[in-house]
Amino acid sequence: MAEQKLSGAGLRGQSAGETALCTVGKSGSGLTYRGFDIQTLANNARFEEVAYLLLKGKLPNRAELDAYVARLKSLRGLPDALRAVLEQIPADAHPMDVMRTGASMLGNLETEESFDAQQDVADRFVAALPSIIAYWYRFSHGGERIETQTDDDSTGAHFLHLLHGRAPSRLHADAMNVSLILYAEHEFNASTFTARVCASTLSDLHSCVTGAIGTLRGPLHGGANEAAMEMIEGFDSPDDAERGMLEKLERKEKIMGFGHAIYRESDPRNAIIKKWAAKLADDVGDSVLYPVSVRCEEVMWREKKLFCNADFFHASAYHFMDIPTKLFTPIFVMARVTGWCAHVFEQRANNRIIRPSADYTGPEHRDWVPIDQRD
Ligand SMILES: CC(=O)SCCNC(=O)CCNC(=O)[C@H](O)C(C)(C)COP(=O)(O)OP(=O)(O)OC[C@H]1O[C@@H](n2cnc3c(N)ncnc32)[C@H](O)[C@@H]1OP(=O)(O)O
Ligand SMILES: O=C([O-])CC(=O)C(=O)O
Repeated sequence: MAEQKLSGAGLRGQSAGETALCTVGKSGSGLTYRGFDIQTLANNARFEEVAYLLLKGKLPNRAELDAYVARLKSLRGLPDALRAVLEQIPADAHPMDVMRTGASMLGNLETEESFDAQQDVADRFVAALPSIIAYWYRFSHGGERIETQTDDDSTGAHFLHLLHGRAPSRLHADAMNVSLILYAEHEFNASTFTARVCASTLSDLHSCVTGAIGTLRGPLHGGANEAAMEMIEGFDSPDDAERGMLEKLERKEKIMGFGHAIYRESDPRNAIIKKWAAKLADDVGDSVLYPVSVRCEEVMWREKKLFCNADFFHASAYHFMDIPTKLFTPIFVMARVTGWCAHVFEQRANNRIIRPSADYTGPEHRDWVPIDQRD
């Protein structure tokens, strides 16, 4: 058989399949979901509309969206057994581990018995993941057993409501709406590819999502927004940030929140979330964190031609909404679960098990040495 030799560490630049969900670095501002430009979606859509678009294949009309929002609202409650599990997880656990356990436990309680149920399982994930993380957070940090069934009209407002114990301001609800849209989908990124590999074995949707959560957790992927926050809050002025960044570059450290595997000059999500971070900075009267972030962006571009990815200005934006840093990546999960599930549906609809080959670099044939004769 003729061998097709591909190169590129990390499978970079190699097509690993087809998708009708998303383009990255190709047309429009550089990111499209089912043909709609990210800028258009961020300006006009509700996150639930985008979820519908990704999961059900078309934009909903008014009646369909109303019914979908009502359905998601009705799915926000958590079963007793899941709450009991969440109560066992210590306060110092990483919230991404809580998300992973929550997704997996849901799979024990509400197992996907047939692929015919996949839309229901996906809707349940979209509705329940914010409840899972907020329930654990409020119980482990304050001993409160909160009611997760709220009447908020949006997923973002619902999450902020549960987290802070009060309905969010319009500004915060709108910022969260945009954030969830920006994070919803991104073609064959590492976590989505994990979900597709899992789906290709004909596994269940809970397993696909649980694996994807574990992949998103790392600082080279979703975890970068938390790492970026830890870095910027260590600087007390733009000049301090400039000094600190130059030192990090001198030490050849990776700076989280910068660079991208596909985009070469900018991440279209950055300009959008940066504007929201500026609005939120204004709202809280910030005069440090936002200017520090802007200086970091300038230094990285000037010194390395590296640009902010979606994660960098999300850090300050979330901070201004009083969201604890360790909950940043779980918010990414609440959004990306729509993309993950849509990719699983796509994989299932045209499946072949994903099983690439490897270039062997180990020893040639060796003779067996009985155990007593070994060095
Ligand atoms: C929502 C998201 O998941 S977006 C990604 C979030 N991740 C981060 O922000 C982590 C920081 N960034 C990175 O580690 C990388 O840019 C990644 C993982 C996103 C992409 O990795 P790659 O595709 O391997 O990056 P790429 O090939 O463009 O790197 C080119 C060079 O720039 C360097 N570089 C890339 N990003 C950074 C960075 N953030 N800081 C310092 N140097 C960097 C690389 O080390 C590489 O240098 P080398 O050739 O000397 O090894
Ligand atoms: O596409 C990637 O490699 C990472 C990314 O930006 C995302 O998943 O949103």
